[in-house]
Amino acid sequence: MITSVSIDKNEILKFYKPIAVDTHKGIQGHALLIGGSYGKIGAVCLSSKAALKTGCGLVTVFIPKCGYEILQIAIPEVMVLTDAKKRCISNISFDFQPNAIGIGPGIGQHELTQKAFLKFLKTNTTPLVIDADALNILSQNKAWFLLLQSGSILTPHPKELERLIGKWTSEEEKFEKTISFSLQYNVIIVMKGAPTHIIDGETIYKNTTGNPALATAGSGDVLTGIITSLLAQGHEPIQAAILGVYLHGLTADIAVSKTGIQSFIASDIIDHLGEAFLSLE
Ligand SMILES: NC(=O)C1=CN([C@@H]2O[C@H](COP(=O)(O)OP(=O)(O)OC[C@H]3O[C@@H](n4cnc5c(N)ncnc54)[C@H](O)[C@@H]3O)[C@@H](O)[C@H]2O)[C@@H](O)CC1
Ligand SMILES: Nc1ncnc2c1ncn2[C@@H]1O[C@H](COP(=O)(O)OP(=O)(O)O)[C@@H](O)[C@H]1O
Ligand SMILES: [Mg+2]
Repeated sequence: MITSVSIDKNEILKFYKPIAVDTHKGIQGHALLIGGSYGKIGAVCLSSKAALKTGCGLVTVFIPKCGYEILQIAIPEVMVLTDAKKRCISNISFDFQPNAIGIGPGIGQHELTQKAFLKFLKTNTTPLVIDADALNILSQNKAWFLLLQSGSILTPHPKELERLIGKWTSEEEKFEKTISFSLQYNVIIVMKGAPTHIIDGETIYKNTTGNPALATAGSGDVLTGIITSLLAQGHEPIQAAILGVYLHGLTADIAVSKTGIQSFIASDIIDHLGEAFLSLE
């Protein structure tokens, strides 16, 4: 039976917990963001900065070599691991245990990256957020759906969703197909849009924050960082998805009276995360 839930402040406060006074960076969650390719390193800059500003203690990125200095200079708080290749990711390896991984922003769809992603999917057991070109790679290799670890969070925009589940002819059919996908592979699907809906099996969560200011490059890359950070901090996947989508939209609602719709950019989401969190205290 389908259940519908509206994501508002009351719903968030059912599980939202402020940060403990005696916490430290070692127990505050370590997020790993994997992505970037030549010309799209900015996507990982946005995701990783958003992850830090959402409260996890440590953030590491895994990027192609060409992004090393860009990342280190743009966000000195983030640690950087690089692939052997300059322009794209060809083999994902890291020597620590992250608490959550976000993969896809700016990663591209190079054949070598596709192989690296397959190898990663076969071995990964860490809670996972899959976005952007990682979703597009999955859509090109539908047999890999079976490798999706249960509880993974997929964050498609409408075009990425269509590539994953096929075309729909009505809103009703879109929801039916997305619910079937969620049930079949036991994954959470964040159907990004205006508004965003989160599908967890037969439960549909409808977000109540956000506005057209979010229709700007990198806005989804930021969301991936936010959700990955919340997962790394120990939230259940569905809570990370709900809280992440809510906070992401709230930043735009808070900022828009200052920036206007037109001048709001993805970095403004990151800059207003603090005020969004404060509104929950
Ligand atoms: N600064 C950067 O490095 C940026 C990198 N990006 C990366 O660029 C890669 C390509 O992502 P894109 O999403 O741009 O390209 P895609 O080709 O995946 O999606 C773009 C297509 O989807 C359609 N679309 C998008 N949102 C839609 C909506 N709400 N309703 C209907 N159609 C919609 C567009 O009209 C277009 O046809 C990704 O890896 C992404 O992470 C982008 O996020 C932009 C910023
Ligand atoms: N008109 C809108 N109203 C509310 N939210 C929007 C609107 N347009 C876009 N968004 C949000 O902005 C984000 C866009 O994500 P995405 O398309 O992946 O961007 P990118 O790939 O450039 O980072 C999603 O979270 C989406 O819900
Ligand atoms: Mg995107």
